[in-house]
Amino acid sequence: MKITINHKEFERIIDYNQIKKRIRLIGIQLNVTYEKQHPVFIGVLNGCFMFMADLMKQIHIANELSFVKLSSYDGVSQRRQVDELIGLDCDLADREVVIVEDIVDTGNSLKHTLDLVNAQNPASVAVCTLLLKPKAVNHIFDNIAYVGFEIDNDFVVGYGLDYQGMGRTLPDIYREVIPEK
Ligand SMILES: O=P(O)(O)OC[C@H]1O[C@H](OP(=O)(O)OP(=O)(O)O)[C@H](O)[C@@H]1O
Ligand code: HPA
Repeated sequence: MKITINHKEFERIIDYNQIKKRIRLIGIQLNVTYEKQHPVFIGVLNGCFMFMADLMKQIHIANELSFVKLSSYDGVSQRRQVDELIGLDCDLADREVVIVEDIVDTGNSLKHTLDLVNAQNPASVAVCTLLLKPKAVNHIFDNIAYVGFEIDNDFVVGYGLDYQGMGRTLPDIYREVIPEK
């Protein structure tokens, strides 16, 4: 299925049923790993809002959650700087922390979030991302423990992810179709 957003064409690559199934499995893993603990889930806004909402419905252990809001992208072109629009508002010292991202692309946002979190001396930090672009990541991360789907280096929209502010509320995920020359 194809859609057009602001004159750009996208084709569906992952439907919401697949996303829900994957989230159920990740939820089981998290419930087991943190069974006797009390983790803090830190969502990275805006993109994580749908994933965080669906994921947290699968978490049945004691937990707390909070959000940071970062901005690093303008349309499909990457800006160098990661802007922190809303910072951390909780004390993470000695806490088990799970960072929740919609996508790890270059990894710049995740690096920024990890620096913020690690500055508070948590007991542990794990990363849970719905999407990972292994071919695009610019950093070495050793704690991306939960990945929904590994995808190619295509620009994607839907399920929280936007193109020029549009497409975030689509339940499925679409990738950009590059027109043939
Ligand atoms: O790995 P990276 O290359 O840093 O890209 C990943 C980040 O980019 C997007 O956020 P964005 O900064 O576009 O803000 P948004 O969540 O408000 O869309 C996405 O939600 C991730 O947080
Ligand atoms: O592929 C993407 N789509 C939307 N937002 C993003 N932020 C990083 N990568 C992407």
